[in-house]
Amino acid sequence: MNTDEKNRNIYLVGLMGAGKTTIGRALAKRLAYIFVDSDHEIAARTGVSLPTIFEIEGEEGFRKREAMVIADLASRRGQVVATGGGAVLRPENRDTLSSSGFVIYLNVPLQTLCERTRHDKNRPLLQVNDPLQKLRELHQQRDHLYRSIANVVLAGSRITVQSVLNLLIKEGGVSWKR
Ligand SMILES: Nc1ncnc2c1ncn2[C@@H]1O[C@H](COP(=O)(O)OP(=O)(O)O)[C@@H](O)[C@H]1O
Ligand SMILES: O=C(O)C1=C[C@@H](OP(=O)(O)O)[C@@H](O)[C@H](O)C1
Ligand SMILES: [Mg+2]
Repeated sequence: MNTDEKNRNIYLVGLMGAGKTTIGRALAKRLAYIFVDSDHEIAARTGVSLPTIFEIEGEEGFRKREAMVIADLASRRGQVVATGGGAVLRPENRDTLSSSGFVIYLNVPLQTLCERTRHDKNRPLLQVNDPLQKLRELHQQRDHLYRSIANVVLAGSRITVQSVLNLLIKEGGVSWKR
């Protein structure tokens, strides 16, 4: 990774419940980077919750908003960005993410994802009879997309901020001189 690339953004990708928001916020604090969550940004711009956007505009409407937010965020630097789990679905988002920063794929076992998201009503795609089966399908559809843009893949049910930091330093994904 050359010098120009060094203080670009750090993006977290992966399925719902992988810890993108939680790890991203803590990571930004440790690095003194700005933290942005693309879902929070969409909610802030629209003034309504994600379930309401899904209800009114459908998933397609949400994906359009998500693409606009990702394009805007990518034009700035020095941020840790927690993306939504489906951000990788659009090819233009994949191009934007991989060309504007260092991408970390948090690959967490499906059973863990299911346990972590079980009581949360804010994820419209998981409000189904069998959320584990839904997560299985999403993993099948998306795993290769996450991998296609990931600079590093972290796997397991016990990913910590420290393990992400260690990997970032090892792989040259972060510059201490900002
Ligand atoms: N590394 C982790 N270890 C244990 N629990 C976690 C971890 N990361 C996230 N969680 C928990 O899992 C839930 C979902 O995390 P979240 O950060 O919202 O995931 P995502 O943004 O990837 O959907 C939260 O309740 C959070 O506290
Ligand atoms: O995987 C997905 O398609 C989605 C993931 C969610 O974000 P998290 O991955 O942060 O839960 C949110 O963007 C929306 O509910 C759709
Ligand atoms: Mg999140």
